Amino acid sequence: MLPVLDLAAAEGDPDTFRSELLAAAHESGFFYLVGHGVSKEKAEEIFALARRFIALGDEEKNEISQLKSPHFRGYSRLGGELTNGARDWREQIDIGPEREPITDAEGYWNLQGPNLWPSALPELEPALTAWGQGMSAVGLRLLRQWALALGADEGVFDDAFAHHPATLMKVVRYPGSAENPQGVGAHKDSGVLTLLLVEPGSRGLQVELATNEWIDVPPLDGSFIVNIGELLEVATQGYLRATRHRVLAPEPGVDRLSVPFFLSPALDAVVPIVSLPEELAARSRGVEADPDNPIFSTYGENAWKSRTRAHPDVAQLHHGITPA
Ligand SMILES: O=C(O)CCC(=O)C(=O)O
Ligand SMILES: [Fe+2]
Repeated sequence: MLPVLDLAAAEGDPDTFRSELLAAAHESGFFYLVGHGVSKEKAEEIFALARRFIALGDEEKNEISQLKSPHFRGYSRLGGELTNGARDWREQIDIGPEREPITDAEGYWNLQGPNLWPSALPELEPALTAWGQGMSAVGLRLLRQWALALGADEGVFDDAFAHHPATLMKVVRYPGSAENPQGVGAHKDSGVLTLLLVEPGSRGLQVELATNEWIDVPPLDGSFIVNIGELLEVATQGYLRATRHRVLAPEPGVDRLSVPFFLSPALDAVVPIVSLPEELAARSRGVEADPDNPIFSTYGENAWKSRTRAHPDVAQLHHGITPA
């Protein structure tokens, strides 16, 4: 089982918390987080709203189809997303910061713009906006603990990560499928860190602890599943590990519901490289060099890579590009 970390303990016994945080993020890159202060009722409210959205008809969902958004926001249908060029069997809404689009934007600046919200479920916008603010606060608390644990100033990531963050949030459902086993294909997350809320009882998440060695990660009541994104791997020269993970489609008749929150910096933020104490630097693995997945240190470039690859239909329709 993955380690369980208690964020509340960071106040009482910070040294122990930080060494556990460092170990978890170095060794598996994934852990459960409890003591985060987000109530069970809030999580239940989000799942109840997610279920109401899922129950809407195709027409009501497609009112906010991602094909209508040059900014890669809104609803994508089952099979509407690719990972490693293969179809993911999940339906989802993508939500980012609510901002004005940029006129004549180039490249990754196209990611900035408004969200699409379903008129059939007006409660969704305020609830998810508040949820995102709560998740940002938890994520930033964790980042400060990492900064201290890495021997840096508490605020080392704040300049890069705290201003105009281009966070991404999803509400995702994986229906049971006998035909397509790929809920979402194996990938690393492109941002800084991910806080994943999973509906109790939902199975299917797997994490690659060593090459081709996948373990099941079931939800743990009251916890978030936290994992490192590519930018923290870059910032620490691979000391902290962005671990590949995937979701297997549940068996027919059951489904999986999840709400991932990806903490990410401003689009033009360049990730600071933390100068690590000698004993940690000696154990850094370097940033993984994968010719199929270049990692960029400017967040926007990394996000543009992953968004255009995941939604080539949107990339083609609105931007006339065919992603590599
Ligand atoms: O839905 C999940 O449990 C994981 C989703 C995920 O890994 C992702 O969207 O990046
Ligand atoms: Fe992921």
